[in-house]
Amino acid sequence: MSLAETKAAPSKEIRKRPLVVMQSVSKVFSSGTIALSGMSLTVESGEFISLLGPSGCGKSTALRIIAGLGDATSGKIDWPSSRINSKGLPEGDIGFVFQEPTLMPWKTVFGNVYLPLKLRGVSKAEASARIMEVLATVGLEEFADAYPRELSGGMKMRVSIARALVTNPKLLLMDEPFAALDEITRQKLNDDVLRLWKATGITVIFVTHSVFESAYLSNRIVVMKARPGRVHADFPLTTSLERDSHYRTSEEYRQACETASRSLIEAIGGAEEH
Ligand SMILES: Nc1ncnc2c1ncn2[C@@H]1O[C@H](COP(=O)(O)OP(=O)(O)OP(=O)(O)O)[C@@H](O)[C@H]1O
Repeated sequence: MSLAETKAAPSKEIRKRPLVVMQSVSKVFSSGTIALSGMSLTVESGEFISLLGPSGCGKSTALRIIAGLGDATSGKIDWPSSRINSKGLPEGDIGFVFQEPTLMPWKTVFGNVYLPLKLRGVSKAEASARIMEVLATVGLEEFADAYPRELSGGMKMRVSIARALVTNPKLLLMDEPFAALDEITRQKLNDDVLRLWKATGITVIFVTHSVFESAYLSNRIVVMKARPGRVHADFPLTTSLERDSHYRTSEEYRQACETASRSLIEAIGGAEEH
């Protein structure tokens, strides 16, 4: 397995099927909170989607339902281009990165990244090359024997990303992964995620509160609205520029931030009318 594995490009006549389709998904918690109401979203392979929205609009709930970590009250999730396993999830796995790195403090970096493979019954010896490969892609190959307490916040988050990628998933779900990090570390990790996305062709759904982060990273922004959680706007973000430090100071980036910001303000304004 290689992170840089590329799939043969489909012929132009064959219409690519979406990776995941949320069809009118609603979620009502036992407390009565309507976290999501009729959310529909079609995710194409290779997209980098940001779910942007105010606190409580159901971003995490949507991500958790896609990952099979929670059930929808109604509606359904389809995986049109994947074989489905007995849990109703696509074969080939989904990588999930939480807001906290959620590492086991008693395990080394290597041991933490090994966990998803261990759970699949892969021996340490068999897993070793893959673990070192994925650690290299996040710049941590020198830290395989370190313990989480020896790492900075950004490094811990890189371990968490490596753990999510070790099974070579088609879909990477990231729930506000960099919200707790300082701005410089956050920018570095944004660049790392973009590099991984480009190198692997993986599909990413990235939850964030940050207009700037969503405008920097994504090629599509889905803005959500609260009470009840639903899609407010869904627009592509295309640029001919490389997303790097020059992009951050470009007019295109400024315009992308303005578009996302205006949409978010509308979404919040709409929520406040209730
Ligand atoms: N397990 C739960 N039980 C009851 N209510 C819940 C539960 N999880 C989330 N909620 C409620 O559902 C709504 C949506 O929550 P969710 O965490 O999905 O929003 P969010 O957009 O990710 O928010 P944030 O950006 O603050 O993380 C909120 O009102 C929240 O309080």
